[in-house]
Amino acid sequence: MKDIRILLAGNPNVGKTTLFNSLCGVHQHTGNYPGVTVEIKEGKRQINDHSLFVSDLPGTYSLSAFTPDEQVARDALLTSNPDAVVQIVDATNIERNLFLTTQLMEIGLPMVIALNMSDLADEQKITIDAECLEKNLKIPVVRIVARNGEGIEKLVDTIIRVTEKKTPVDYKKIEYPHSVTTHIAEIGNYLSSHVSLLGKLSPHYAAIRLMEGDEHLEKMLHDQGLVIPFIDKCDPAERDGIAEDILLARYRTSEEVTTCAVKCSMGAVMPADLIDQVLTHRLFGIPIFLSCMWFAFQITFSASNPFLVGIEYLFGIFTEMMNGVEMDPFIRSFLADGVIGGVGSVLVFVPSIFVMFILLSILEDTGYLARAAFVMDRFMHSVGLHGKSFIPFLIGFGCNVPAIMATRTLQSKADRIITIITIPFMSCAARLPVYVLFAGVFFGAAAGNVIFFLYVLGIAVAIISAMIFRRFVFRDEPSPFIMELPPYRKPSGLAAAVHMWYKGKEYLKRAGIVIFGGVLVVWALATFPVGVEYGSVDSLAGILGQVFQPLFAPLGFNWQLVVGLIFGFVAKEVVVGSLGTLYGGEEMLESSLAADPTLSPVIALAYMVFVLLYFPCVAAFGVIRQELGNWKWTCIAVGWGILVAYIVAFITLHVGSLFIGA
Ligand SMILES: Nc1nc2c(ncn2[C@@H]2O[C@H](COP(=O)(O)OP(=O)(O)OP(=O)(O)O)[C@@H](O)[C@H]2O)c(=O)[nH]1
Ligand SMILES: [Mg+2]
Repeated sequence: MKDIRILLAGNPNVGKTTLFNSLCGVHQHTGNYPGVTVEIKEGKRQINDHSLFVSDLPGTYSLSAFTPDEQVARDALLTSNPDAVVQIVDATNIERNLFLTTQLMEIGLPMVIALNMSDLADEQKITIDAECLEKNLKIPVVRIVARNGEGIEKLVDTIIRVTEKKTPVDYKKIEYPHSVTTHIAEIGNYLSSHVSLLGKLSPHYAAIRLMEGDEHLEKMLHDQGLVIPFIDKCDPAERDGIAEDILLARYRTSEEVTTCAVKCSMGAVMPADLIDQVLTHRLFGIPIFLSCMWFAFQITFSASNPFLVGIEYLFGIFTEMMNGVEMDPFIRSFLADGVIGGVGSVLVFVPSIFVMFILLSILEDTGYLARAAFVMDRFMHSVGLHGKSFIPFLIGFGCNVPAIMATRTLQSKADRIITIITIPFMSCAARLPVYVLFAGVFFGAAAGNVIFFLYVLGIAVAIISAMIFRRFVFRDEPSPFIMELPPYRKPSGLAAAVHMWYKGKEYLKRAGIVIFGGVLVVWALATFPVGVEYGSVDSLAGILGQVFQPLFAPLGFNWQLVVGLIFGFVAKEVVVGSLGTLYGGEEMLESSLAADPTLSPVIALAYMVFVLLYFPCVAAFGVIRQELGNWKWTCIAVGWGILVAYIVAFITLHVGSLFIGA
């Protein structure tokens, strides 16, 4: 049995994670835009007597690493000493991808190139002579289509073969100008007597990195008291010139190799440019995007309706069956109010969440998302946000947790902090049940519009918050927007379905554990002390709600709503779950809410607004703390959310009552 550790490296959006999923039989998130993966994911595949340990890295254009996610990739490549590096190369864009190859080759690790997206290259009539590529670079090249698994077996065989080779690697040399080569040799020689300080880097490669301007390595060597020949003597202008020479040599190499290996027949002009002109139009871009989102929410609300009715029907049957069975009233109350009432009221919204995930996944896979980011950039800049923040925001509609992590693609610290503080205003899928319930009960046919309004409100609050923070805290300008527009790709129905299923399953798992636990606690609080009427003001839940209710009296919330908010800190799904428990069961929930004299459409609206803005959930809180790295900003982020929620809900109540009556 032999263990083999490999790293999957490559430019962003070339299909690394798709290959990873197919190699390891897992389902990590993929999407057609750069920066989907921001931290290393580990997986394993067993092949006969080999265990292949695979790490999927964030995408990177070079090893110079400007953003936190690129740094993660660079550090893994330079310090983790894997048995092989597999570079995934996008066959439709070889020259740019080979630039990274010229850097990876010099690290000196065994390498394999996986020529991915070969199906698209064929479609675009790009013919690649893999043999010529292989001969030229002296690196094995395997043609694959990660999305359907084509060529993966051959790739695995090749990986095993290169790791078993005993001879040192001997790749194509990059032809630097003579002056550069002499300095590299001089520095390399000097560093050979200090190899212990270089970690896993060879002296020759360390010399190249220093010449390219690796400040991190330079500082580390200086900290050890080393005086580096040439580097320490030359002036910044000269160093910039050398770094540029190295860059040019790399570009020349990638161009040369591409010219020899790639034949493009001039196929029909892709309509992509034309489509882009419309979708990213100065005037129409934003309305097109908003209409897309509006349709998405209408579909989410209406498409899930038949399922909703079905699930409600099933729960109705359960309740009836239970009514026919003799049992202890205590257990009956537990099953009827706690389990069916609480968990059931959350489960009925699962279809909406499934539909929402499938729409988001289709948007991600077509490449439209990156266009939307581009369209929004000018606007985002004007309000003090970075165009790239837009993608974390959109991911936030699914779940805030990965969205907060996705801010790692932002280069500037200020941009990251502002984005992290504002992401929780993006309404995640777990908040949807609250809207579907309240909008359905209090706004009837206008429910879809109310939900759309809430999502837009979340975005508006995020924008205003960003403006405030940019104006008063971080005065610098957001850094400029650089993001590659991915090509349009046909979304794979299967991939979208798989994505939906896994996301939905995660939600169900949470429903099973967190929500069930939360609902159980609410049921107990509503039942005890023994002898009180279930869910009445005398129960523990009633007492708890009443203690905090005065705080929310200006917002018009009754004590049941307040209990929902308290439990909503754990997870938003628990809000509806606990209301279901308190209002006497899932079947009763809607009619009880409608009949409750302490509630009205405008209070319901204020409540939805509060739920949208106040606090994401404990899981998101944990990630905010992790990504911001300190308590001060974490507390500011959370405190800001609660303050804003209170103010906006208050305004909603008072302004709303002018329009829709109190
Ligand atoms: N047609 C086609 N599409 C592919 C193939 N491999 C991946 N894709 C699609 O390309 C997009 C990007 O795939 P990912 O696996 O997320 O790319 P990545 O390299 O991990 O991207 P980052 O994590 O952002 O660096 C997704 O929409 C995939 O469905 C392929 O072989 N053929
Ligand atoms: Mg990825």
